[in-house]
Amino acid sequence: MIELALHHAYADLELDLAFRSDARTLALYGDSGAGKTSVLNAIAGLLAPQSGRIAIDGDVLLDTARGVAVPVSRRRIGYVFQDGRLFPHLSVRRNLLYGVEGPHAQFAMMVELLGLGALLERRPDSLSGGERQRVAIGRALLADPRALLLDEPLTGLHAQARTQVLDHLRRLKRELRVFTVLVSHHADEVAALADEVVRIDAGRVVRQQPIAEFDVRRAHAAEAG
Ligand SMILES: Nc1ncnc2c1ncn2[C@@H]1O[C@H](COP(=O)(O)OP(=O)(O)OP(=O)(O)O)[C@@H](O)[C@H]1O
Repeated sequence: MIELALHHAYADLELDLAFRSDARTLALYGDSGAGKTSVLNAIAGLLAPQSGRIAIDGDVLLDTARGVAVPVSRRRIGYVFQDGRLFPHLSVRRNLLYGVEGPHAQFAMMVELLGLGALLERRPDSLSGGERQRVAIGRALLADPRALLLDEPLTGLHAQARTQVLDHLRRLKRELRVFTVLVSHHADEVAALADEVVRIDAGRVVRQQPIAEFDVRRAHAAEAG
């Protein structure tokens, strides 16, 4: 369960939003510039909001009123950025195990779930965009996070890679049951992955609804024009 309230004024945008959710996969959906990435950054501890409170499963990560701000390194948040951000000089295997201490029981399972077996000795620059994203997702999950944050994980991939990564994400959701926050401005991704949708517009929550009530066709039409 996530409880989040935050206020932060940038020069061009004032974020002022609050939501709570029991969803396993929660989508933050909205146009570019709405403030979605800022919410992820606040959860990860990369943005220190002017005021706010964030708790996941009852563990308080931030509570400005009480002077609580758990450091990034102790938040146990897995963050997958749009561009993967792998270490270019390390093999896929070493990227996956970066920051993992000792033998990792989940390694073989993660390699299998993400279809990475044939790629382990390759370097990131020899991988396709979809393969890089799969490695980034595996690396984030192997650190045993309390939450997985996915920021537009399919943007920039061509159609076939998108479908593949999406299939892997759905499989992970079924098998691992890790609490996930997905940022997307694509209604079809939201519909394929999320259990609940928080619609953000200009720094505010304008709607929160279970996925069954999310009207993909209407959202698509709005995206198109
Ligand atoms: N570091 C910053 N300094 C100043 N303003 C910022 C900063 N980060 C974000 N903003 C402001 O907040 C707005 C929302 O940014 P954010 O990345 O959170 O939105 P988003 O919904 O994730 O959009 P996108 O999908 O384009 O990444 C930006 O357009 C900008 O006005």
